Amino acid sequence: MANQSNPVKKVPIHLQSSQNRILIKNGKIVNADKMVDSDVYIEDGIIKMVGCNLIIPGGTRVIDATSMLVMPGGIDPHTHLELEFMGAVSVDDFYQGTKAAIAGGTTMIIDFALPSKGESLLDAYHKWRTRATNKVCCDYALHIGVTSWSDEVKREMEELCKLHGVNSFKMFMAYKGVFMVTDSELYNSFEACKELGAIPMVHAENGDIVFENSKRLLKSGINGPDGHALSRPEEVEAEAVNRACTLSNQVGSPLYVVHVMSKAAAEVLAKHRAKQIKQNGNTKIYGETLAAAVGTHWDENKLTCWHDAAAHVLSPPLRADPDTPNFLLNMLASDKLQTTGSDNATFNKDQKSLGKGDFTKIPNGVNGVEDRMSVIWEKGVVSELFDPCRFVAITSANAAKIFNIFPRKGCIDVGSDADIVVWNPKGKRIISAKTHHQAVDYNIFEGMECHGIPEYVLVGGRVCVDEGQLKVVQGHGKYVPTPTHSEFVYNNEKVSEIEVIDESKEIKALKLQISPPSSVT
Ligand SMILES: C[C@@H](CNC(N)=O)C(=O)O
Ligand SMILES: [Zn+2]
Ligand SMILES: [Zn+2]
Ligand SMILES: [Zn+2]
Repeated sequence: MANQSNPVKKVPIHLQSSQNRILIKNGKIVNADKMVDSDVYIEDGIIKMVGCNLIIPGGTRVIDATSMLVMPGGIDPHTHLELEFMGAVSVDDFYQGTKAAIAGGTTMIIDFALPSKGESLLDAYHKWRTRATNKVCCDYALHIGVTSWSDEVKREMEELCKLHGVNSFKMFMAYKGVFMVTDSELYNSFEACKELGAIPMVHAENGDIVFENSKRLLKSGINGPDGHALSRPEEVEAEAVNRACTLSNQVGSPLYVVHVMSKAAAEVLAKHRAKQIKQNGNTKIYGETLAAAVGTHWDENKLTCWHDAAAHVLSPPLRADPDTPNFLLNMLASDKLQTTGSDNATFNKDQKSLGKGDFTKIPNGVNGVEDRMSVIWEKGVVSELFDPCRFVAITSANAAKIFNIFPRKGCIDVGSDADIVVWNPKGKRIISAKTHHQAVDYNIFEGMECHGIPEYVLVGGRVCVDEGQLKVVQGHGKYVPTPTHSEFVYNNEKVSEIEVIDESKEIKALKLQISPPSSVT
């Protein structure tokens, strides 16, 4: 404790470590809504000033961002680090997965705590928290899986929302016997989400059709990785998207469809969004696609050996239609899809080999957490399908808005976290498993030349990519609670409810003024 004899020694401000005071100068700030030439001053992990000719304290580190873009760090709303699934554990853990994320310009992930059928949601939540704590290099949040239904599940959902900063729950319409739930269970979980102000998310494939198709394919002797996509063609995904949208519309809940992988599914989702907009002037249905779906497709000519093909197995599958990537990119450009994730669930060759002779046993999942930003920049901005502002919206801001952490995250503005990527549009790199920072021994974007690379990445104000050099700190990341009742998602509903209540109050007040109570009939 300080006292007269030994007053608290404050390090003079100009001698304090400059690590926590940074000025990013001469860059172009890109937010989802606009771009502006301006400087950014950061102190203690928070953006303190945005503007030109800023007066800053001595000892501030200056990063020259001339001819570079200063953007919100990517938010990957869909990862599976250290996931036990189909007899294997995904090899990118919370350390290496977040290290790779930062290397690619992503500064926050939202992972999925998936209870096995009948397991407590709270136990799953605590298990994931334990795995992530002290390992993550960047901030993270959690979606929780609902893999069965009961009053206890509903009670746990409420506790997770009210006490543990969860606002999103994923229900699976596929993986029969593992994660899959029935339509009534979907209906009940959507209703619970609506009551809690939470976001229901779905894996949309018809799991019964997949199950029966797989049996038939295996019986006919088709057991290689190509059988995976044959068991779940586009209409099997589109049917489930239609069913999920109908259920959410009936319940009156929001809906977030994860990993939309096909033209057919994207069209169905867009149709339901348009119908809600026509009816209510707005929609609460959101669609996500993946870096994998816009960066590549199921190309028999390239998938020459069993391993190459098995490495591309995820669900819903990559589609054989070569127009799929561009179609989905245009859906992103026109706001028919809102976010992009990686769905990073990585399994090495020996793990994928669990499915040799039976494609239903190939652990599902691909990489993407490191390369998502570059792939979407290359396929969307460099190919001029959308501008840098839209890039920020679909890689960061929209996910922050939907999961209610905007503008703390997903924004370059005073008061926002200093999760920032200084993007060099002239930079170039070739994606390869030989050079990536992920643990997995395969990269589905192998050989892709990407224009646009992260020159600097600040994570909570700490420079973790410095002139292209990776300098992450294990345990630097924190758990970010995601509050319920996201304005972006629920505000229309709330506004209309408030209007109705206020209106009735106003009308009553007016009536009382006009005619004193005795004559009110
Ligand atoms: C469980 C996880 C596995 N990854 C995948 N999409 O194949 C998912 O379905 O999202
Ligand atoms: Zn899924
Ligand atoms: Zn091979
Ligand atoms: Zn997933």
